[in-house]
Amino acid sequence: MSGMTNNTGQDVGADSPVVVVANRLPVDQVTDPDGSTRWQRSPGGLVTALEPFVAGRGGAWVGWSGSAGEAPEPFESGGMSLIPVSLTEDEVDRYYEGMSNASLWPLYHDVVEKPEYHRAWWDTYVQVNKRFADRTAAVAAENAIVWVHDYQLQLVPALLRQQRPDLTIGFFLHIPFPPYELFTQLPWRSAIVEGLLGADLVGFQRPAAAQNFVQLARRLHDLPARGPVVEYDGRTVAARAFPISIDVAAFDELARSPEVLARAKEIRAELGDPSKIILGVDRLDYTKGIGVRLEAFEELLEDGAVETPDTVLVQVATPSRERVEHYVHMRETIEQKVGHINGVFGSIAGPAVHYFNQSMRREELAALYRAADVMLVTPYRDGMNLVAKEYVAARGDLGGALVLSEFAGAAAELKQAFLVNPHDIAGVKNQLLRALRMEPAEAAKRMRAMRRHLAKNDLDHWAGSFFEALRGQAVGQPTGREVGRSSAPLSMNRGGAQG
Ligand SMILES: O=P(O)(O)OC[C@H]1O[C@@H](O)[C@H](O)[C@@H](O)[C@@H]1O
Repeated sequence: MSGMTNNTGQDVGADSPVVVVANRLPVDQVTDPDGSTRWQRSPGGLVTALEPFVAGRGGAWVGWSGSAGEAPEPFESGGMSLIPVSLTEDEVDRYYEGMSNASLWPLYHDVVEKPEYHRAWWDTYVQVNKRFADRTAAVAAENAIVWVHDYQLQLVPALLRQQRPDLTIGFFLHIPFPPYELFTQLPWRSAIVEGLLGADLVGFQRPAAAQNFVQLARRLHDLPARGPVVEYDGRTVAARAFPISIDVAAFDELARSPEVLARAKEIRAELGDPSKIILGVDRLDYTKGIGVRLEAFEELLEDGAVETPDTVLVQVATPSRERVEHYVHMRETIEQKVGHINGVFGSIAGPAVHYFNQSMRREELAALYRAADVMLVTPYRDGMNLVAKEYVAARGDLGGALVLSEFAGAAAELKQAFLVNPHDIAGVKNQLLRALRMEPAEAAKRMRAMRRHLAKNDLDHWAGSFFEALRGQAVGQPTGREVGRSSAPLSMNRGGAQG
């Protein structure tokens, strides 16, 4: 376990007892006005969740810096050793934009858009997964715990186990996992399942996803399974649900701060003091159903059920994966629709839809949540949807109402939301109207129940219960893991027919 020596001769990350492996590092490179660059902690929840388990224990995080070209030297940040993995322009094209985001992403999200399958993308996916596994093998201490994340790195568990049978390996999929009938479209389906079977514990957002995985292992590989546990290569692999959450207390506190409350008031005034504000906050992604809510809002305006400027819609659509064709196309469609609605229903006083294709600071988002009367979350399919949880966490005043797609993982927990089927526009309109017209006492009752659930099921609970289950699963596995070393050959380089 040699670690990674940087150019100052330090052995960064050597013998790390805990290693997180994710496509992205927990930091972003930012350029200051004077042209100098520095690393800044990423805003994402994953960093918040995992930092306490990695930092302070001499832990490491293996990930991509977000730009193509040579990887920066390993460095220390926030008490963690960060081990950057390089990606060439071609690899960004084929592994990240291609295989991850134009094949796996749409396939795992119910083929909302048609996935594309290209052998060259797959070959690069294998190559990059090997690189992540090699980096991890080099920094993990003997018997370390390694936690691999998400669809970009599904081969890493098996590749890592081949090199390092001593490790305890967990994997968590942040997005949905499709049923047998959809998954088996994938020409490399066997290799992906084998990749995941390299882990001791495979975590999903929902129990149904874990069941899909066990069923695939049984039907594709003819493996024996007892409930959620699959027997493979002399080991047992458990598949279970661990619904991810947010730092509820921190978000609640932020949303109660005098600055955020003042800003919420200001936002209302700047919007022209409408009596109702409807809000959407999403990454600009075709899975999020942004078009559905624009459609529903437009029809309600046409029907005269709501009127501008009395009711306005604010839609924040954070730029994402802008070089992937599906995303370019959907952005054009959404922006055309916003333009059309505003052309017909806007006035000199202001537009009907306030649309922002930009990222917003956490403070500004908290103020928007606080100002919004109705939060509209309408994905066609979503692993969890943390925006819905942020909205609930922000409403310590027990105000506001949540309209939530039943196809978001969050719907299994936030049962007091107004649940909708995003494919049913009439139903979305109906629920949106109900939410807009709800009595404050009823709103408070629903919000209180959802907040009670979240208070117990926060981010810390998620990460803590995964680590606990992972340690538990490792006990009783063959010691030394010699079995895994001679692992059955992986079908990663095999073509479609065998898969
Ligand atoms: O990393 P990207 O492509 O910008 O997307 C943002 C995130 O989107 C999430 O939904 C994925 O589960 C993450 O893995 C991903 O990091």
